Amino acid sequence: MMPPEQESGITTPPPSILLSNINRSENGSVHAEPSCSVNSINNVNSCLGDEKADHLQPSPPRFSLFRESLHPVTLKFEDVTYSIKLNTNKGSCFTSQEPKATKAVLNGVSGIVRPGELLAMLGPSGSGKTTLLTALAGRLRGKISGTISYNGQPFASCMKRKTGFVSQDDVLYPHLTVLETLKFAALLRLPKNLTKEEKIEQAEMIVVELGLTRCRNTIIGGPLLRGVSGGERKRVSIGQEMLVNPSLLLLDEPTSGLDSTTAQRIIATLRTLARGRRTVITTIHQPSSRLYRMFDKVLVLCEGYPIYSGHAGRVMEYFGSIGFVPGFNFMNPADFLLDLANGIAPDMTQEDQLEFHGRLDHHEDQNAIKQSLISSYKKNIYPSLKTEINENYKNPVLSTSKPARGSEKEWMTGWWEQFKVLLTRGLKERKHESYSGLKIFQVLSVSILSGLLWWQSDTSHIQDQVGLLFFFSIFWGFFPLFSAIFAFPQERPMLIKERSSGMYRLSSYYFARMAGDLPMELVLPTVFVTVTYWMGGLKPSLLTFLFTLSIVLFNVLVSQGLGLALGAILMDVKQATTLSSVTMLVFLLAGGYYIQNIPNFIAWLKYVSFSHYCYKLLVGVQYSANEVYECGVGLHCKAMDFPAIKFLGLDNLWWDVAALAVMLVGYRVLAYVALRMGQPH
Ligand SMILES: Nc1ncnc2c1ncn2[C@@H]1O[C@H](COP(=O)(O)OP(=O)(O)OP(=O)(O)O)[C@@H](O)[C@H]1O
Repeated sequence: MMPPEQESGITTPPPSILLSNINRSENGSVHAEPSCSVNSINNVNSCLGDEKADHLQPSPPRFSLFRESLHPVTLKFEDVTYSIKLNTNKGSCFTSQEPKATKAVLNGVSGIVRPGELLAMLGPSGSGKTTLLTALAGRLRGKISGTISYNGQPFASCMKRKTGFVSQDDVLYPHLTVLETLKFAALLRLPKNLTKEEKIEQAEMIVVELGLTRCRNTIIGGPLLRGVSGGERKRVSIGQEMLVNPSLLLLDEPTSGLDSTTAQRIIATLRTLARGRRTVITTIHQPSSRLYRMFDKVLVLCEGYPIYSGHAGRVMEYFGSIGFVPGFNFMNPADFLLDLANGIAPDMTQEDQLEFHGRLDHHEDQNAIKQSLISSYKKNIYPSLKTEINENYKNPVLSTSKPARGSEKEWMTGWWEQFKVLLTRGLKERKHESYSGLKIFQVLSVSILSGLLWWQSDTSHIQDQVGLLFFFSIFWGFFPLFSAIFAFPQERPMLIKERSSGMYRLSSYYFARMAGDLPMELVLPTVFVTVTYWMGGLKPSLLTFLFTLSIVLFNVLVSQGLGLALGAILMDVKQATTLSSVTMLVFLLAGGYYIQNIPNFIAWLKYVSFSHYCYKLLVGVQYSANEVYECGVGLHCKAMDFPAIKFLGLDNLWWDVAALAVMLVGYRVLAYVALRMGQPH
């Protein structure tokens, strides 16, 4: 057989470009070693299956960046079936009592892919390719029946880090550059016994190997932000997976939207990756015949049913044997297969096909063809495939077992390292958002305007002063709340992707996110309070000012916590915004400023309002017990007797501090729990 490069006519990196799992030996030299082994033969993980022998081989003497996969994985799947419950009542206020309809997305799909092979999944849109790919990557939620085994074992947590998964939509941070994206991935995904410099070096090598040198310092970009091209973005996604030298690489339509040359380059790279003893599976929509020739195996799906699963080169022979022969010479096998999967007879001429597509009554003919192909598969392909799948493995394992969760020992990097990298990455990615001129303008303009409105108000206008303090509590309740609700819903795709690859702990991500948001969350209210406090003529005492500032910052943190919790629970910005506005409106009304005679049955509302506690504390530090105000011409009354203040009851302010502290911790714990419950595994 010709080497792949010669066959495809394309020069691609040699198989050896691919990174291996890397560890440092005791004498300090760096060498490749299996990631699942926990560095001991005795600890060989069950997921290695028939790789045990591989472990027993001595590690290479020196680290070589360019080497083959050390853990070949044979992927076998048999009779994979998956159904979804259709949610027909979505958006309706009333739920129907009728049982939910189910839709079969996959129906008895089988196949086998060995190390060194590149399998392409073909089929019309909606035929179930993505669903099958996700199931094979161990990421499909719900009940899958059938068998999926990796070297004879079910999907386990160590398999997570041996699997690379490139989704159809590239989930990347838009403001990071190509190099930064790969660098952060390397810092999180490569083992802790490599130094930071060595990890960065790996990322730089990937940049070179994937031909991204020209755009290494260009930002990734997004829908409204110009960045690298679609092909370059796809290569960055592939590069992120290549960093860990996956034994199993799955890609969902890596060539969609790309020109044919770029598409060919990507498929050629995948084939080269496969030749490095990797198992590579890709879905693809419309491959050209040049691309098709690079596949070793194909799996053709038709409405979730397989109609072919086997060697790519034998497709025409097989379909010819069951009576489907192309109507004209030199037909692209992929076009031929897609026509068949759509129920279009291949023996038609192009003119016939045009006429066929124009007719409305062709559905029955199409269904008959599809049924015939499905039954031919069951009769001719399935029996031998089943025998092949069950060879060597006497006890295939049910794939429906829950994937095991990563244990402490299995993380590539320590908690603190993960926290530091995630914090740095978050600060880089969100600096445009956090330090946005618009946000600064918004806060500055409101602070100056309120300073002017309350300009040097004194105790003779105590009602106005109290109003300013209430405004502090409400403005700094709304603002952080509405900023925080976006945090988790926006980051969800990235979190799912990275956590599915076992990149970091949820707690390190969570604390990094909290810490990253802090500077700007605290700087803006500090500026606001400083400007408005002194312009508004509040008590000219540094201590009172510092107390006021601390209370506002405390309130900001509580409000931010509530926003994070609502975002994490609902994971939907629209719903979270609606709920937040209702909540803040309730807090505004029940806060104790607007209404003082609230009926008893609803008066409890103020106790759940953090704005109420904040307002009470602000008033409490502003007016001391012997403070007086001008209550009439030449008359002075005690501030504590002013109705709005008296009503608040400022006897024991420590209770209010305690209530805020409970909320501060409680909302954040709630956000974490909600986030943890929403995690895939
Ligand atoms: N969670 C879901 N809810 C509703 N329908 C779903 C869900 N998951 C899959 N489906 C349906 O299952 C079928 C298969 O979807 P899948 O995305 O696997 O197809 P595909 O072959 O990858 O399509 P495409 O090539 O267009 O990406 C589709 O009809 C899709 O609408």
